[in-house]
Amino acid sequence: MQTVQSLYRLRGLAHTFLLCRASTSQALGFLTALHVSHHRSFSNGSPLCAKPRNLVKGKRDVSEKRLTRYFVDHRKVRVVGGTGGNGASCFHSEPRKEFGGPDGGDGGNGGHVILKVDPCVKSFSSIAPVYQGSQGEPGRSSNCYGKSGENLYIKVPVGTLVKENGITLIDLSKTGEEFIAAYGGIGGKGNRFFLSNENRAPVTATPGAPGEERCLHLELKTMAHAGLVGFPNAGKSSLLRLLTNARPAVAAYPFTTLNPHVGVINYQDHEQIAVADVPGIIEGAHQNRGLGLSFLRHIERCRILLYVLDLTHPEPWTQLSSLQYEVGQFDESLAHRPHVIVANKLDLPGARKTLEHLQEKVKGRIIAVSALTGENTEELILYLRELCDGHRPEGRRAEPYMGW
Ligand SMILES: Nc1nc2c(ncn2[C@@H]2O[C@H](COP(=O)(O)OP(=O)(O)OP(=O)(O)O)[C@@H](O)[C@H]2O)c(=O)[nH]1
Ligand SMILES: [Mg+2]
Repeated sequence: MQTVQSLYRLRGLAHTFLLCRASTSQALGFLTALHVSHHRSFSNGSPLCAKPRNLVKGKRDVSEKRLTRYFVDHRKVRVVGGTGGNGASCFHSEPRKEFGGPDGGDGGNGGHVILKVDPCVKSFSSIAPVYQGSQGEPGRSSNCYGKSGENLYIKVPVGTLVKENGITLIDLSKTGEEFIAAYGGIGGKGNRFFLSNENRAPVTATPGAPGEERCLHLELKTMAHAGLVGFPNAGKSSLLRLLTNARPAVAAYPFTTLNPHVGVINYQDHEQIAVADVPGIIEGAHQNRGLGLSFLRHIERCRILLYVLDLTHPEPWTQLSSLQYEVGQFDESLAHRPHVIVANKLDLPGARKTLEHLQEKVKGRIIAVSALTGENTEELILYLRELCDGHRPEGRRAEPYMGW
């Protein structure tokens, strides 16, 4: 009987894992998360996540292939404001009122084309190449003014840079922020407008002005507080999965991650730290080796960098200097950002020995973790908060992350 019961229990467990679509390593991560959250419930007053991570239901793994198809972080767009409506030229006509005078109304103004930040929009994939604002209606007789064209809103993600001829016009970094990309044309004047003592019967009416036309370049720079930088396979995505509710793909081959992923660490005092995972960097990336360095623009705004090193590598300190060199080639200021070294894969044999060597060779804070077992991730979470608090304008709380 007991055997039957335990068989049922096992089948239940297997079913749960199937539902979670977990592979063996994910299953281990799942168990680890259970362990971590259990541990956390005892860490009284700890600022760690209130919500157990890795157990977010209904959030599926992101298919990198699909994401690559839909993730567009550059877009050229032509925006044309709506043309103003023409002014009308007509005269009042009524029985027994022969010379009623001019009564042509003005045309309505053309609609603007406006860029608006929407946190639900993740990339420029749904942005069309051309946007034309709606036209203003023409003026009519009896001094009727034409209706102005409706404004056309283009939804863009948080962190959109709008450039024109290489010059940045605006950085749309706040939810709901708006930018008038192209003004609509002014409506034409009706002949009533030209009535004067000198000219009691003007026939002149002006046409509506054409809308402004611009060719803009939209560029997306992901908004996050901390960025994960490392060689391929170092375990950046595994770390992001463990620390946050993001679900980037994890696999044992290099360049699994092809697009930026952002996850959020929720602290018990409602502080949030957004962490961005980007593709791996290899030596010579500045010469376009591997996936190049252009994706680093997604961590350009990060206040803190997390250099993720692989402790199974015989000399992880060389990995670190290569990473810092490559990052510096992309942007000198990025190389001098506050950072922490995350030595990953502590659970693997020989990792502790390599860690000792790493500690001897490298100055600065090194936090050794295992993204697979969750070992020591608490220290990383707390230190990340410390760093974030230390690099924030005095007395200011972190702005809540609005980019998901
Ligand atoms: N044993 C062990 N394996 C790990 C650990 N962290 C990651 N891995 C494994 O290392 C492999 C690569 O992990 P990823 O998280 O995809 O690495 P990545 O840095 O995101 O790689 P790219 O996306 O290719 O740049 C996967 O097979 C993980 O299961 C760890 O702490 N311990
Ligand atoms: Mg990855």
